[in-house]
Amino acid sequence: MVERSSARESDEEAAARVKLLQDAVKRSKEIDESLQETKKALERRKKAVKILLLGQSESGKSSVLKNFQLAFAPRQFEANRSTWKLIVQLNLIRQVTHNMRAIIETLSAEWDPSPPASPAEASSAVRNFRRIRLSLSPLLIIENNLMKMLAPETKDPTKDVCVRAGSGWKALLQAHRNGQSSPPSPREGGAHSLLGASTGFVGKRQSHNSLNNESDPSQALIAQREEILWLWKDHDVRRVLLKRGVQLEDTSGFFMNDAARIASPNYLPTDSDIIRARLRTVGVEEHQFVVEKGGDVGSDVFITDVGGSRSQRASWVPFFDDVQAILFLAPLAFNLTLEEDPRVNRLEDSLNLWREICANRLLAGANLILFFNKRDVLASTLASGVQVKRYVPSYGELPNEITEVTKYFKDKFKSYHKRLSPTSRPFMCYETSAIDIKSMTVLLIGVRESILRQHLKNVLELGAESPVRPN
Ligand SMILES: Nc1nc2c(ncn2[C@@H]2O[C@H](COP(=O)(O)OP(=O)(O)OP(=O)(O)O)[C@@H](O)[C@H]2O)c(=O)[nH]1
Ligand SMILES: [Mg+2]
Repeated sequence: MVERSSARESDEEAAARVKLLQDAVKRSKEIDESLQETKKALERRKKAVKILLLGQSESGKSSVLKNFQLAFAPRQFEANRSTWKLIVQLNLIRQVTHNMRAIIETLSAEWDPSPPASPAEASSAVRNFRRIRLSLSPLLIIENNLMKMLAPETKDPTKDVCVRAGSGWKALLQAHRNGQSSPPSPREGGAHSLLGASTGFVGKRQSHNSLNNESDPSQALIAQREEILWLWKDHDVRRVLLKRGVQLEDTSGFFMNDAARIASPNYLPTDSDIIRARLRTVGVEEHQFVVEKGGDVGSDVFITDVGGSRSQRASWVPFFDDVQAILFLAPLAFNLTLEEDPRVNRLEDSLNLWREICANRLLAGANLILFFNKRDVLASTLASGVQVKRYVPSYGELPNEITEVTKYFKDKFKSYHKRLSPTSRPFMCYETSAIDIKSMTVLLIGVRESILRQHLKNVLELGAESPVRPN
């Protein structure tokens, strides 16, 4: 009896041992497979084109990234379309509440210096203006709730909408759309943070995580559509704005002209809405996509997008390694100053940054491709009569025309490139408008080809320098 029992125990022990062994073999196989996958991924990465987007804040880096996705990976771009809806709506609401606050202040001073004693005395314009001021107030609550949910760290209400790299905002918004209380994963599809930025964002903010009536902008926008349109289209409002020199059209994330479309039921953002949507980048984020159309379908592209404000620039350096091309965005914003330091001229800041990038030894082997972005803004600035020489005295009496202005600054950028590059390299420069999708697509196809050609040339040269030794 005892013997049988111990025989049974040893059977069980044997079975447990076999199970342990099987588990160990399975685990080891899984580790092998995962190692193989990592090796393959590393090899793919080694072969892939890696592009780094650099430039000051608001220069258009993330807009160029979106153009890349639209041109080469349209399915991935499409998958994110409905996620951008909330960002576009929030851009519009912020424009309504902040810029309109400025309009209202201007209008108050203009129309309402001493409020009339009784409503009967108020002109119809003033009555309208007061009614609108009141009826727009629910948008403030929605804006506040949305900002708490998406960008709880933003303390300054006048700042653009921003979310940290890798904080899973796309997943968060997708979860809201699907009626889930929390997103499936903290990662956004095809992109991840490279700075260990706060991925705890989602869990910590559960209380703000549902789009209820107080944070769902769709209903409020539809309800306040007429007031928003009135504020923007009204003849008297326009007159006052013109008189005060308030120029809103060129500001980031400007959607006032599209308000009627956005504040309507079933609104879905167009490609252009997505490209124009402003979402400030915080941190460093690597986006990977597989080319879906064009010459080399199936190949990988890695694009690193960075936050461009001054305080973030120190975090760029670790990503200078292992990059084939840098797209440097420099809007020719000769008459604007930095948001983070209003004493600094934007163009001067771009030039200084360009000098540092050109001189950087870690980047000696990378192609530098310069985009003079926001060409359309430059054109409208010059067309409105702003004189370059007022901001850049050395420009002197040269014609205040776009070709001359561009040539003047191009020569400056080119001479620094030549003088400061550690080894000689070609100067590549394009005038761009990242919101012009068609011309960007054509340009980016060409740019990618030239990066690929250069990459191939470098690989071949490296191969020639280090001949394979026989074993
Ligand atoms: N009119 C015009 N607007 C542009 C152009 N390029 C970008 N924008 C807009 O400018 C705003 C800022 O662009 P982003 O791409 O977010 O700028 P960024 O360089 O990524 O900025 P950070 O993330 O803060 O570093 C967005 O609203 C864009 O739609 C352009 O060529 N013309
Ligand atoms: Mg950005």
